[in-house]
Amino acid sequence: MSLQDYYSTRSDLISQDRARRRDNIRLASLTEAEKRADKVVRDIRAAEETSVWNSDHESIKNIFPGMEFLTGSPILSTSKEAIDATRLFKVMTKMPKGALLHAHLDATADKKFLWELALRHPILHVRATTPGPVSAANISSALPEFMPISEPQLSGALSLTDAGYSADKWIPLSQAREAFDPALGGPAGFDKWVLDSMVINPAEAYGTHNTVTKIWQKFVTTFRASTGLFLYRPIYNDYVRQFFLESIADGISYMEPRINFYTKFMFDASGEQNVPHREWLRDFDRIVKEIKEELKNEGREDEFFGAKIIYTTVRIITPEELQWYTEDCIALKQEFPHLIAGFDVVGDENVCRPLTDYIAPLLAFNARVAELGLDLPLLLHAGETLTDGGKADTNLYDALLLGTKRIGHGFSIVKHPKLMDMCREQGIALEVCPISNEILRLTSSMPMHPLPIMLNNGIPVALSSDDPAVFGSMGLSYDFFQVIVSSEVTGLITLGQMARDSLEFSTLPTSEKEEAIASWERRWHRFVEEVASLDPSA
Ligand SMILES: O=c1[nH]cnc2c1ncn2[C@@H]1O[C@H](CO)[C@@H](O)[C@H]1O
Repeated sequence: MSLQDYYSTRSDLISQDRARRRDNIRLASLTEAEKRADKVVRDIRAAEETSVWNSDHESIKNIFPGMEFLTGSPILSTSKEAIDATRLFKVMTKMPKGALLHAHLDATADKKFLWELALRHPILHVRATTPGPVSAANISSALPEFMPISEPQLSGALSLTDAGYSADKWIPLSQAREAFDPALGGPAGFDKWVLDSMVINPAEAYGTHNTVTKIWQKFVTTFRASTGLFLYRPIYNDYVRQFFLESIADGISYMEPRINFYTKFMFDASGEQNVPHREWLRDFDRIVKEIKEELKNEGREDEFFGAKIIYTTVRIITPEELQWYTEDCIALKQEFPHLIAGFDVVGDENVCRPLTDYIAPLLAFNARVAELGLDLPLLLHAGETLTDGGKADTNLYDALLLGTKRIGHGFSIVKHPKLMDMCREQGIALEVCPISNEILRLTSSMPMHPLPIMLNNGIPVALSSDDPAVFGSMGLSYDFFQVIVSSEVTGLITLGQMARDSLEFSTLPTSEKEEAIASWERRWHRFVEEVASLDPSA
């Protein structure tokens, strides 16, 4: 074989190997600006691979592109801070991301923002889950919980750290904060304790809780700590608004957040727990409209197409209880057809009930939806696991048999060639959450993530952030960054394909989808021109 023949056969083999990829068509018809922009990004990435990620500094060990997102070291306080300082990340922040299709609303807006909001509401009370006072010995495992209470509480103790504090006694938040034991840092120590309880810290992810099972034990407590704040209507309103503004600022133009409707009533401004789900939707709807109007007035209507809600409850309930939620979801869809995107059940798949427990109510849901002629698909989590054949892994069979329109995570689908074929052939997109998967210990770092297998098998992928407020990965830029630095095949064009696919596989009705995609294409071409004009060596 001549060298020329060898290299031609070699390039044919590579093309065949990549023949199923969805970015092929885009790659085959690149504009000049796209070619230049792709090259600029590859050059910046290559330069930073040495200048940022391959430091010879003695105190830094194991630094590499796509490394653990929360990792710290003596001179690099976190991987995230190193990412913030890169040119590649700045490019990512400017990229139009399309839709955010997988995020749990109560874990989306910045926790510091949430905490600042909380401190403005004197009605809020706090308690600790410890049997007695919070102390140096138990503070790392003690959880704060919050509730708006209008009647002054006489707990007998001034603060959570008083010797007389006993379990579950509510104390006004500002008082508890001011009187927090100076030995534990006083008010600043209180703030730190609360904020640490609502996020995952590197020492937990990579040390004390370094398995899927253990990190989930910590993860669920972050929701337990924040839920009393999130479910207070005035905070919920400001929070939802902040989620939109932060997302739009990061280039996300449409969102389908999941809202957890497990709790049936939210607390109203006066502390009564009487706000039904339909009011949560009305608030959400009003805020979407207000922001659209504001952006329109600024000539920025291309930046935001609105948002819909994926109705969720948690996989701890009985099949009978699930029926209440499916009926609630259908009633809400009938009242707010433009607001409800679909239905899902959430929670740690390795621990919670498998989908097989819910087949009857979910089949009944599908039948009722069809009978009523509603556009209300299942959008199920499945395969968020390391198991091979465990209940979380086999949830993938049920999600597909139940007709899920997309799969939340689908991390373990790469073990199932037939299921990957089904996704490709039927256009079932995966909502892939890279940083979530790494922090929740499904992958040690990004280069081990199965995303390239999914892409090479031609499955549509929408990159998603899952719980960015818990992971400190606000917006989508960090997830896009971790993906692009962890593959030599993936460049700007592959990211563009995933961004476009996030709109393509959203639940927007056809005409709105076309409009959203056309607007995304306009922004994409402006972005590409800008990147193409950068000097990679500057
Ligand atoms: O990655 C995930 N997989 C499954 N469930 C999740 C994930 N992230 C958050 N939640 C669940 O969503 C609810 C809050 O809205 C919580 O129940 C949390 O456990």
